[in-house]
Parts: sequence; C-alpha cells; structure tokens
Amino acid sequence: RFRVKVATLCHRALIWALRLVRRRVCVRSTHGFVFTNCTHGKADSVLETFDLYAETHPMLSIGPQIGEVLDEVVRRVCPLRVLELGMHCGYSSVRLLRLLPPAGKLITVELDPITADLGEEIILVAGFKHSQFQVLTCSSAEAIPTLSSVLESNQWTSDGISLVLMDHDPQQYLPDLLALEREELLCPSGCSVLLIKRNHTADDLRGIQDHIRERADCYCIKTDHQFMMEIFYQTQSVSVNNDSKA
Ligand SMILES: C[S@@+](CC[C@H](N)C(=O)[O-])C[C@H]1O[C@@H](n2cnc3c(N)ncnc32)[C@H](O)[C@@H]1O
Repeated sequence: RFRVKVATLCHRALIWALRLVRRRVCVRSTHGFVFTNCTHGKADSVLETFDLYAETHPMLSIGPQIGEVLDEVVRRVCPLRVLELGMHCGYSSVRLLRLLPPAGKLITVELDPITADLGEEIILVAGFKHSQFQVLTCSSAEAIPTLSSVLESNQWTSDGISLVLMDHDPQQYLPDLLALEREELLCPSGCSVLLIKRNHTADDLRGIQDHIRERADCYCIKTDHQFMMEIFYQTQSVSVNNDSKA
C-alpha cells in the first residue's frame, strides 16, 4: 500500500522538478513533441499529446481544464464564424475546430510569425483543411480591420462572428472588443466573447467590466469562472421562428 503512495509522490515530485528546470516555454519543442507523438489526422490525439507534453514542460495553451469549459460553450453556441486572438501552438484552435458545425469556420490570429507557422502546421496535422480555417500572422489590432475582407474573400460571409476567444494580451481585450464593435463584426443576434483569465490582476479586466456595465443594453456577463469569463453581446432580439428581427 505504501509502495503505491510513495511511487505516486515520487512521480509528482519528478514532474514538478522537470517543470521547474524547464521554465521557458519553447514553441519549437512543443511543436516537435506533438508532431512526432500524435496520430496524424486525429484531433483528439493531438490534444492528448499536448496534455502529455504539458505534464513535464511549461506551456501557454489553455490545457484540458479550461478546455472543457470552452468545449461546453462551443457545443451550446454552435458558432458558424469563430475568431481566436492568440493562437500560439494551435491547441485551442484544434479544440475549437473539432466542435464546429460542418459549415463552421475559424479565423485565428497570432502575432509571432514562427509560432503562427508551427501552430498552423499542428492544425493541419490534426486533420483540418484550409477551407475550414485561416491563420492571420499579425497583431489583433492589425487583424480586426481586415476581417470583413478576409471573410468576404473566403466567401465565409454570414451574420457576423458568433464566438470570439481572447487569449492574447489582456491589455488588448478592451481595445479589441471596441474595434470588433466598431467594425460591426459581432453577430447582432448574439455573440459570445470568451476572455481567458490567466495570471491577470483585477485591473486587467476592470476596463472591460466597466464597458459591459455601461452598455448593459447589449452586453451581459453570462458566466464568470476562475479562468474564463463569458460575455454575451446582442443588439437584435431573435424571435422563436426567426422571422421578426427587431
Ligand atoms: C497564451 S498564448 C495563447 C494560447 C492558445 N490560446 C492555446 O490555448 O493554445 C498567447 C499567444 O498570443 C500571442 N499574442 C500576444 N499578443 C498578441 C496580439 N496583440 N495579437 C495577436 N497575438 C498575440 C502570443 O504570441 C502567444 O502566442
């Protein structure tokens, strides 16, 4: 009985020590591990391989805990157009893509060119095609004003974006939300905006919370988990039979 307990404790201590030694997040190492060890073409295997890597290495991906909360939202919203700000190595992109309806499309934005290339390769390894997603390699502030034309050029036009995942720079959450509103990119009949909370201070999200309070006519906080806040945007009421939009 004690041998099992001691072995478990040793295993945990080893993982903890490895994480401590490998403090820096290495995008190439994450990509290399996932590329080599996952089953190509299987999104779930890609996610499991990321999780396995994260047991012994520091990683920036949302991981399985926040991932499951994200899955619940995607299943509920069933979004046709999704925008992700902060793709990194593609973990959350793969999580999103695997639950989209057949006509669903993802636009994902990553500032760092090397990370963007490696992340895009992981999405392809997971079995998704360029007809389902597009990676924009630039800052969110540069990407947002171009989104309408990106959607049009891919013939992905619809009522707007119905799910936004923000996991990039918390200082950009409010300016990017305002830019999305200004560019009329958020679906007027309803858009869920997910804000990932990592080691953010209360101040980081205060601006966005104040904005939601000031614009109570079109925003509400739907859920507020420890690691993720879901805000809901709606300017148009939707009738049950969808024929009388106010
Ligand atoms: C925490 S990681 C995202 C993790 C990813 N969502 C996942 O779960 O796999 C944040 C990423 O956002 C990128 N980033 C930071 N600021 C950005 C910005 N203003 N625009 C676009 N990407 C940005 C960083 O380069 C980094 O790769």
